[in-house]
Amino acid sequence: MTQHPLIRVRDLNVHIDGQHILKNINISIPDKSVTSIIGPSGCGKTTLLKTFNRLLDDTANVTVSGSVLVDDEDIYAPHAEVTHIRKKMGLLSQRPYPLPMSIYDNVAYGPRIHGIRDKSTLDSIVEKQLKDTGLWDEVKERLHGPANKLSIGQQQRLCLARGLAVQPEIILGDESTSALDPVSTHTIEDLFVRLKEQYTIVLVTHILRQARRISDYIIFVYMGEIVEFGPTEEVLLHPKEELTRQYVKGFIS
Ligand SMILES: Nc1ncnc2c1ncn2[C@@H]1O[C@H](COP(=O)(O)OP(=O)(O)OP(=O)(O)O)[C@@H](O)[C@H]1O
Repeated sequence: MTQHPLIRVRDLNVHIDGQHILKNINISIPDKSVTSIIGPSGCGKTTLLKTFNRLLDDTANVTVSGSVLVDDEDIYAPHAEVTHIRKKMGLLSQRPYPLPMSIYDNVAYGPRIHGIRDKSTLDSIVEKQLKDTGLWDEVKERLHGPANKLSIGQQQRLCLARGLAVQPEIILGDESTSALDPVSTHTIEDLFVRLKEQYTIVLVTHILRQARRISDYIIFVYMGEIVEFGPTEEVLLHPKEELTRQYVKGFIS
């Protein structure tokens, strides 16, 4: 059963430096599920992900037309507030970027910015998020030690905990396991599967096995257009479109 769409993209077009990068994108991304964006290198996966939290605002020579509705609010409307939009989303990039401070302060950073000062409230937020990301037992004895001393896999989970601490609705991941070893990759994948009960998760991945393992839905993008969107089994095992079939079989990369 298709779940209620949380992100609805309507007639979205993106031009960068005069090039038509995303073409007439129309899609509804279901709530409380994992949706993976797949497609060949340079097809526009990351650009599409960036339109969901207005990260393209920081790119030069970009024009975006159309609408992206999150919770029925058009995030590209003239009065839309970027800070309010981004508060709804946690972003996990390819490599972890912990802030140059302690493990505790990384997780408490967002809540503090949003005005939480009470120590016991912050303590319980930090503990909850570190437990939710499976880090608590590994770091509880060194919460006030520097975050950059953690392994890369732990740092990535810490970045996820930092994002979750401001209670987003959506988690965006851009090839967020590409810098990780296989064990850390599995840990993050398991986390996504567990977290989808509470969050809507949209991931860019070029690893089809990963997309198959953890996604409920797949978006296949080719040269800036959505070729196919549907439940994972349908798109990967019984694609409707010849282009998808060729990509899944590895004939296009
Ligand atoms: N800031 C930018 N300036 C100029 N061109 C850009 C910029 N960002 C993206 N592009 C172009 O937009 C197209 C899509 O890029 P994008 O990063 O979205 O693709 P992708 O599918 O995520 O690729 P990959 O899998 O290789 O990361 C590419 O042709 C890229 O060169």
